Amino acid sequence: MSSKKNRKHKKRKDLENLSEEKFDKKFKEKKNKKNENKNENEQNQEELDQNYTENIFEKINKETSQNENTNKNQTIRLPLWIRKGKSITTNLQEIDETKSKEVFFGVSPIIQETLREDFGITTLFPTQYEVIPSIMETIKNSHFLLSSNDICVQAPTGSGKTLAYVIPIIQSLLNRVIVRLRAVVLLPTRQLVLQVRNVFEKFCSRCSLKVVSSVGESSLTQSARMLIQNNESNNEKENQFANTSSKVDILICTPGRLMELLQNIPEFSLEDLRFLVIDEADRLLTQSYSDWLYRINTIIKSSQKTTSKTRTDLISVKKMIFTATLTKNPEKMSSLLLHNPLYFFASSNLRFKIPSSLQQYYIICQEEQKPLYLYALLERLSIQNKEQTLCFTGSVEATHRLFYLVKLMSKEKFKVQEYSSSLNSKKREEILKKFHRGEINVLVSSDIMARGMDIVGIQNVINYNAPTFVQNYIHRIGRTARAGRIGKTYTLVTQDTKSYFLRMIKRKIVHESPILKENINQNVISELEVDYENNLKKLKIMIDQENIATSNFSCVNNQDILKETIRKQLTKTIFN
Ligand SMILES: Nc1ncnc2c1ncn2[C@@H]1O[C@H](COP(=O)(O)OP(=O)(O)OP(=O)(O)O)[C@@H](O)[C@H]1O
Repeated sequence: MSSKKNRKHKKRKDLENLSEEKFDKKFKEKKNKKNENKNENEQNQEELDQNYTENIFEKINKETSQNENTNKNQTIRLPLWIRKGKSITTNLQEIDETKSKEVFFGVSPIIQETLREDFGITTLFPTQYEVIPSIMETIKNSHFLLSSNDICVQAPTGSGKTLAYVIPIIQSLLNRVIVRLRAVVLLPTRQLVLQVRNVFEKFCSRCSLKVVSSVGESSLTQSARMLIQNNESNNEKENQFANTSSKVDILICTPGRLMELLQNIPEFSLEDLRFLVIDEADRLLTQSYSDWLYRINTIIKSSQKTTSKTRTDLISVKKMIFTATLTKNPEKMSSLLLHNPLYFFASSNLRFKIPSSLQQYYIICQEEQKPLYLYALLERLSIQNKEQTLCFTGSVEATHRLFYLVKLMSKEKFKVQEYSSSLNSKKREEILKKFHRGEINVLVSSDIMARGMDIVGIQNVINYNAPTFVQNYIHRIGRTARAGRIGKTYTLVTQDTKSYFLRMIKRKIVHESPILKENINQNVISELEVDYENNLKKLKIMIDQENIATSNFSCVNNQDILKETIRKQLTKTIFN
């Protein structure tokens, strides 16, 4: 065994041997360390995965050219299911109306009604009409060991992946008689959990299915109360046989919360589980404590062993993986523990697809003039075009500084807000609602908004700093041009970073239209310069005051409230 394999084997053994208590402790420690630096590490890991696969392909290409008789397909070490995957179109102008109608009218009238009335949907997207029938077919076969399949879907951002799993889950549970926890959907963040729960709720409100979400901020006891019913009786004798039952059919949560429920709530069980959806799968697999999937798999199998009578029941949990940027690292893929997977993809090679309605631009400027160029661009987009813009920065601190600066410069000509993990979740939700309603024109954000967030009105995404990793770029720009809408993305680069960025984009993304250079009028920049210098000075004062105020009150318990109060106070004094 190679030393790398040895290490992995040892790690897995160590994990298996960890006592529950130690596991809990380790799990919680890791959880507490959640911050944006971790996200960066995870993105590093995603990039390593991509490079790893590219190296494999480079090696394969070399081997192939050295030996002309070698059969190319045989040398590729990617699993067969990937090579045999089904291609789906990403161009939403190329919808096959017949197929779309066939699938739309093939689902229950309740689902059709919800799609029409709550979502305004009468035509399904390619990802949906290709994937939904296959899931329905494999559900029928779930009890036949050989013909049961897991599902793995890689399709661009905004291509409707959520409904591609929500519809078949609702369809197959509609006629259930007893409430049991039959579907679990895992997502990486609280905001995404709530977003997907809202989608499920629209269907469940028209039928008797029950859906709940559980995230780290609600207490475990609270979650347990929502999930489990204690069927106690007044009769003491009967109470000896009192049992518990599920109050819900579908649970949406983060993997961390699922592990906590499994470990701390003895009545919580996955023995009736039929669907396990892992959305934003590549992101979840790069999380610091990525062995959660292995552990959940073991728990599902053992809880089913105790209840199932036949061996075939053991594989009846259908795993469904959804992502816009699937890793092709074979090791990572095997950690998904998929059973006979059916693979759907938008692009068969190592390059990723982006929405075809998205136009990409880059702007060259000097590092120290970036805020000026950004502001000039924002003025054009927000004041002249009256469009909504999401602007990504590289960190929480940068988000905060840039927000203050843009706010100072805008002088209320347009509404700007910041969005990062430094704000508490209530505040974040409030901001999202305002952005949804169009009450905020510009949202300056850290990468916390980069994945999965579905906000209809965003016309532009700006990368204030060019992302180093292509996956990060794809998810960020995927917040616009969703569901076939037009969107534009602008990336600020310097002469030094330009070639790395363009090379990365050209090598790793399939382009339907080229990335174009955008110019900002030099006169506009010159006119802004004096005001910019003054505002930089104000910004420095603000940040210094904020730091002093925060450190003076470091003993205050609730730092969230403190920060909020300081910010409000400062904003009042500086901006009014
Ligand atoms: N058939 C359809 N017709 C019109 N709009 C649709 C259709 N299906 C989904 N949508 C809308 O498209 C938007 C994007 O869908 P969704 O969030 O599922 O994308 P996604 O592929 O999961 O993207 P990401 O990879 O960024 O998470 C949503 O607002 C959704 O309501």
